[in-house]
Amino acid sequence: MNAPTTMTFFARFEADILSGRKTITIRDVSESHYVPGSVVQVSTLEEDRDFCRLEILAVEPILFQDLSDFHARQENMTLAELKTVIREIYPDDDQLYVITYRLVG
Ligand SMILES: CC(=O)Nc1cc[nH]c(=O)n1
Repeated sequence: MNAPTTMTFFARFEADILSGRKTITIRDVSESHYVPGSVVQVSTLEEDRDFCRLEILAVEPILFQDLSDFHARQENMTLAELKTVIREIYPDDDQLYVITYRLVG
């Protein structure tokens, strides 16, 4: 499988990503095939508007039940907020993936 070269985020996350307050994203298996060291073009899901590029630093499996305050802080949320958001996006998935990234020029 080729490494994905794009990633989408809901527009409401854009400011947190650009400011460095949000440094991870938690995805299901269908969006887990990012490759550390690769750079992806990032756009909004709603309008397909490019807004930054990210270098993928790590992709690590995580179970929903193991999400912690550490992950919540990296998402700029409380743990309760994070669990609610993840359950809204992925209602049936317990196996998830933490994708760590950094902003690149
Ligand atoms: C578009 C989309 O699925 N966005 C997501 C999903 C999970 N976490 C996140 O930061 N963004």
